[in-house]
Amino acid sequence: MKPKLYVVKIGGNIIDNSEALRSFLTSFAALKGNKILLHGGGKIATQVAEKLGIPTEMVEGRRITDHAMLDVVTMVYGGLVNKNIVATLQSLNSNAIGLTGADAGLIRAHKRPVNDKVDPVIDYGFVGDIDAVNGKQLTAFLKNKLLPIIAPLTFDPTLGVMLNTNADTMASAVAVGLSEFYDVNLVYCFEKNGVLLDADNDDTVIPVLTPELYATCKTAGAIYKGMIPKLDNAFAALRNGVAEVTICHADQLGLALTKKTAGTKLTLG
Ligand SMILES: Nc1ncnc2c1ncn2[C@@H]1O[C@H](COP(=O)(O)OP(=O)(O)O)[C@@H](O)[C@H]1O
Ligand SMILES: CC(=O)N[C@@H](CCC(=O)OP(=O)(O)O)C(=O)O
Repeated sequence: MKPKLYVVKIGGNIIDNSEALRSFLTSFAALKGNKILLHGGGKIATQVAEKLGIPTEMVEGRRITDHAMLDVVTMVYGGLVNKNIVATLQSLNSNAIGLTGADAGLIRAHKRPVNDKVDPVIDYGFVGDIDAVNGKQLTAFLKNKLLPIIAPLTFDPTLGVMLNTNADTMASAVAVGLSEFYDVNLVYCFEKNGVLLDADNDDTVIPVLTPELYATCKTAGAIYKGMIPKLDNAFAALRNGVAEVTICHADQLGLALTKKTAGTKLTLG
């Protein structure tokens, strides 16, 4: 039997709130066993870019990343956000090591090609589509009792440049890449109680979500915006060898993993 591994992703709305982040990191530090954390930070990148006079443009939930924006996201995700999380975890006696996809060649990607099949043409700039996750290297960190904290940055090994990659996609790819070695439980933590029937009412958690129910909710407009790519990534993980996927509130991390009542569990039906 393969050992168990938790791959946890924490979203931008929690990262933007220092109290909520500390509380989440305290639960994460208390989680026993092998674990990896992937973080976002999109909200902070937008705020820092604005201070620098760099406008933010998002297309289908993805940031258009020109040279100036690449500098911002590299500084914000790989520096500010990543190191604050590492420092907090170290203060909680967790031996965290902060990484991007470039460090130790962990997550290779290529620059997303310009889409000229649409009008107007979409050029995401320095946005990376993942080609490979170095599961052996990540496993080596875990075996050495280091706790990997991964920023949403990949790199292109041919061009030698950093690339901006959505944190939900990173979490799904890392979970899939490690499912060869571990029985992986992928957990998406954010600021709501799970996938909701009514996105404005935290009492309407869908306890078990199948692809069929997802399609119905999407058509009805009950699941929209950032939740759509999150669920596409989450179902892709299940289809590609990840044992379990949960979507829950950042406060419910411990609960969602021990009880069946917290958050939304995904199933292929
Ligand atoms: N049915 C739904 N249940 C919960 N959230 C939903 C739903 N439909 C849309 N959303 C939106 O999706 C957002 C989460 O996606 P996103 O902002 O990308 O997450 P993250 O903060 O983890 O990066 C929620 O803040 C909410 O506004
Ligand atoms: C290409 C792309 O869009 N990358 C994301 C990476 C950060 C992220 O995903 O952060 P959250 O999880 O907080 O949304 C961005 O720059 O917003």
